[in-house]
Parts: sequence; structure tokens; C-alpha cells
Amino acid sequence: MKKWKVVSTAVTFGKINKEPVKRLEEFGCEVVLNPFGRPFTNEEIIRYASDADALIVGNDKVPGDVIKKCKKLKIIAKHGVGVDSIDVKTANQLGIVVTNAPGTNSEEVADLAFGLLHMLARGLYQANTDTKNGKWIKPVGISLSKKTIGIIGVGTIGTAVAKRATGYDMNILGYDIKKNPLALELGVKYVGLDELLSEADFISLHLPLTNDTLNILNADKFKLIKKGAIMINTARSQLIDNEALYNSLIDGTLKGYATDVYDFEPPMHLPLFDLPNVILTPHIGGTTVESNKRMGNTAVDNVIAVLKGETPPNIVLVD
Ligand SMILES: NC(=O)C1=CN([C@@H]2O[C@H](COP(=O)(O)OP(=O)(O)OC[C@H]3O[C@@H](n4cnc5c(N)ncnc54)[C@H](O)[C@@H]3O)[C@@H](O)[C@H]2O)C=CC1
Ligand SMILES: O=C(O)C(=O)COP(=O)(O)O
Repeated sequence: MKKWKVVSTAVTFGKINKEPVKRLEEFGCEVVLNPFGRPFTNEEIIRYASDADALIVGNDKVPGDVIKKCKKLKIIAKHGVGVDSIDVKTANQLGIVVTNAPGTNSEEVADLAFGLLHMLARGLYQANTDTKNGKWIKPVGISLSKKTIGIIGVGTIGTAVAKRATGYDMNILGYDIKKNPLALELGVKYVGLDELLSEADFISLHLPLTNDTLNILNADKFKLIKKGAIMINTARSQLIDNEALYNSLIDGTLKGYATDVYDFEPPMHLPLFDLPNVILTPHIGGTTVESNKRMGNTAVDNVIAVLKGETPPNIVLVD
């Protein structure tokens, strides 16, 4: 009989790299991995975790009423960074610690953001499809070099994006509530959101989803966007007003939009999906072989610390 039960709803935890699971087992835990290959429903979380001591989560929605039904829970450890899908306040009120894995996937998200920017700027998706189908059609894209990029949220990922932008001799604008010393060193010029939107050729979103950032790019903000800009969203879809986004792609305000994130995951088919100037990826920004190991081990560091009765390294608190 194992001393503790750990349930992981995170789709990739323990699947790509086994080391984090082995560490938990060696510590005396029974580990249950996600059998579905998709986020858990609320009912599934309750069914699997009502007797669990620790829950490792991906982008699953973990509301307060679900947390309340998991009576033995001591920790909810995010296998990643954003904790917007977890009711942290209720967890904290119940004495359950919430942790995340900061900085474990930032370079990877920045890589994806730049990859998506390349795809849209040069029409790579269509070019690939056409060439494979025997059509010799050369899209004439736009250059990345020396353009202005606007980074909304200059934290760990935003700064990693800025680092890449320096390699393209870009003029880098940043919007954030605080200034990041590394970003300043990289030459990021902090401006207001309105100025960023009206100046940037490329807009990349890297804010966490909070009450303050929900719908931060609303219809009024879309009116300020420079005509022909490209927008990349590897942060959270709820930062953007869906209708304003769709209209901006139809009327040419945005030349292109790429997203890795959706209001609900997996998403239902949205009108946006039918537009040729939209590129979609299935929330893969943070996940590579290497980052998976980092995210898994950090989640496990936090779980083991809590099970030992110690303070975990990456506690997330809300006011
Ligand atoms: N697509 C994917 O797979 C991934 C997506 N993400 C998303 O990216 C987000 C950012 O990640 P990190 O850069 O690691 O987080 P971070 O905490 O290092 O950076 C977030 C930045 O946003 C700023 N910020 C917070 N509230 C703000 C507000 N109201 N107005 C202006 N600035 C504000 C903070 O000051 C900070 O500089 C995560 O919260 C998550 O939602 C993270 C990892 C993977
Ligand atoms: O680290 C993050 O915040 C992420 O978005 C990672 O993706 P996930 O939540 O594991 O689907």
C-alpha cells in the first residue's frame, strides 16, 4: 500500500519523460496518469482525485466546487505556468497549496511565437500545401527584419520573444505593469497599450489571464491596430474579444492571426478556423521533449515538498 496517491490530469505528464513519475513512485506515491489524452472533465477530476493527496494539472478547468470534493488534497501543482483555470482562492481557503512551474517552458513558447510569425509573414502554410499539390505558386510575403514588434506582457516568455527579436534587428515595444531589467537590457521600449497597438507590425501576446487582463484586447483596442499587422497568441484566448478579432481579419486590419490557445480545449469549430489568414496549433507552445522534463520535475519538486510537510518552491497566491 503506497502512502500517497498522486493523480495527473496533465496530458503529457509522465508520457514523454518518465523521470518525474519515477521520482514520485520512489518517494512512496501511487501515480495515476491521464488515460484520456485530453483535459479531464470536472466529473472525471472528482472520480479520479476524490481520494488523492496531490493533483498535477494541465490546462484542465479546476473550479472551487470540484476542489471541495477532493477532501484529501494537499496540493494542486500546475504542469506549466498559467494557473487561470484553477480556482486558487478556494484552494487556498481550504488550505490546499497551488504551485506552478515558472520559466520551465518560456524559450519553447517564444520559439513557437516566432515560428507562427514566420508562417504568416511568408505564407508558408499555403506554400507548403500548394507545392505538395503540384502548384508552383510563389507567395510574396513581408520581411521580419527591422520591423516593429509589440510584446504585450514582458515577463519570462515576453522577454524570450524580445531576445529573438533582437536577432532580426527589430524595434521592440513592450507593454507591462512592471519593467523587466533583462528586457530593458535587450532594448525593449515600454509604451502604453494604445501606442503599442498603433505602432506594431507584429503583436505577440504573453500576459497571464487574470481579472485585469480578461478581454484586454476589446473592440476599442482593435480599432487602434496598425493596418496589416500580424497577431500571434500563445498566451490565452480570453485576452481577446473574439468578434473584434474575426472582424479585423475580414476587414484587413489584421493581415494574419495565429493562435495556440482557445476558450475551451479542445475547441469546437469556430468561424475563425475557416479564414485562410489564420493559423492554428493545439496548445503546444510549452511542450517539447526538453521542456516536458523541466515542467514534470518542477511539478514533482512541489508535490514532494508538500507531502514532506515543507514549503514548496513555487507557491501561487491570490489576493
Ligand atoms: N501556449 C502555451 O503552451 C503556454 C502559454 N503560457 C501562457 O503565457 C503566460 C505568460 O507566461 P510567463 O511569461 O511565463 O509568465 P510571467 O509571469 O513571467 O509573465 C507575465 C507578465 O505579465 C505581466 N502582467 C500581469 N498582469 C498584467 C496586467 N494586468 N497588465 C500588464 N501586464 C501584466 C507581468 O508583470 C509579467 O511581466 C502564462 O500565464 C500562460 O497563460 C505559458 C506557457 C505555455
Ligand atoms: O504553461 C502553461 O501555462 C501552458 O499553457 C502549458 O500548457 P498546458 O496548460 O499544459 O496545456
